[in-house]
Amino acid sequence: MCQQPSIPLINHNIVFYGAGSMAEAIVRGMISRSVVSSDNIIMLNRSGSERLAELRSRYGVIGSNDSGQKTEYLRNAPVIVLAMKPKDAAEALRSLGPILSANQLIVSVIAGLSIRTIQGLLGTQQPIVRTMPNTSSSIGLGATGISFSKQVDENGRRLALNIFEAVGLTTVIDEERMETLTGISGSGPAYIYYMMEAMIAAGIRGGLPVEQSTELTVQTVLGAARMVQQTGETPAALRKKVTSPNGSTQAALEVLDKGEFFETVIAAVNRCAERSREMGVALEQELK
Ligand SMILES: NC(=O)C1=CN([C@@H]2O[C@H](COP(=O)(O)OP(=O)(O)OC[C@H]3O[C@@H](n4cnc5c(N)ncnc54)[C@H](O)[C@@H]3O)[C@@H](O)[C@H]2O)C=CC1
Ligand SMILES: O=C(O)[C@@H]1CCC=N1
Repeated sequence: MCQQPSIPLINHNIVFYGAGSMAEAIVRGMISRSVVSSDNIIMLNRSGSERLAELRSRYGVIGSNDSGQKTEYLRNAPVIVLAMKPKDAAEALRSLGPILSANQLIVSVIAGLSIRTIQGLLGTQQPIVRTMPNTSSSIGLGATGISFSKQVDENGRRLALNIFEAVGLTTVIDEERMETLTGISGSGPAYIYYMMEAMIAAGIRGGLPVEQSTELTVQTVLGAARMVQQTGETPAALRKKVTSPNGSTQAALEVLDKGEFFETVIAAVNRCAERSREMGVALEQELK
């Protein structure tokens, strides 16, 4: 794994095909860290002129939903980031394949969609980078898993790594582990937010004003993550240091254990991975 090394400037046009939350998170992260100039970023959406106007004014990027212009941008882009929902991917890839040339690099952030299915739907042996980022990329604290098809050369690898290193931590993994990674870091922010929602609600129910309860919860989560990162101690060791024998923390953890907290989190991660696989299988059916 590597975290934010010295960052080179990316001089290529990057087309984001699908201009939703994940595309915006990556673009925001790249632009705020000045790794790419905003006029090298082209964001294409199926519809939604307002959405594109918003992205243009926020980041100075080029945005288009005109079908003729879209085709031109896609035909000429050295890098195309597939960032639509899985349900929209098959149709988009089928029409993308015929306009691509051999060395255009396809980077997918789409959950469940395998390299094999992407190539099958495109109908080409395109170099493919399959990734699973997360929305924390927008503040440079993303965690992205990356797998390469055998057609990706050293320049393609470097370019894809540059994009995601610019917005956080990257790790190259075997494609078969991508679903497990999705269960941990792709969807993981949502579990942490859910835990935070519950802690904030508990504070409010206990009489704290919403602002105070929120501030305390945020700092607690931030501090706990930083403690693991900076002390090098395991979460289990750090947990033990908070937990006095027969004290208040122990009482709280016993309640979590009664709700099978540990196994429930593992079951949630497993179900996420399984759901990603199901989405992948549904997309694979589109090849038939
Ligand atoms: N939101 C997240 O936390 C993460 C999402 N992902 C993946 O990112 C992808 C996008 O997710 P979100 O950004 O959350 O969805 P979103 O719904 O916010 O954005 C998708 C965008 O794609 C556009 N689109 C659909 N078909 C299109 C087409 N043919 N041409 C151009 N634009 C098209 C839609 O209009 C929409 O604006 C998904 O495949 C998801 O699996 C991956 C990691 C994390
Ligand atoms: O919920 C989803 O399907 C996407 C994939 C990872 C995070 N969001």
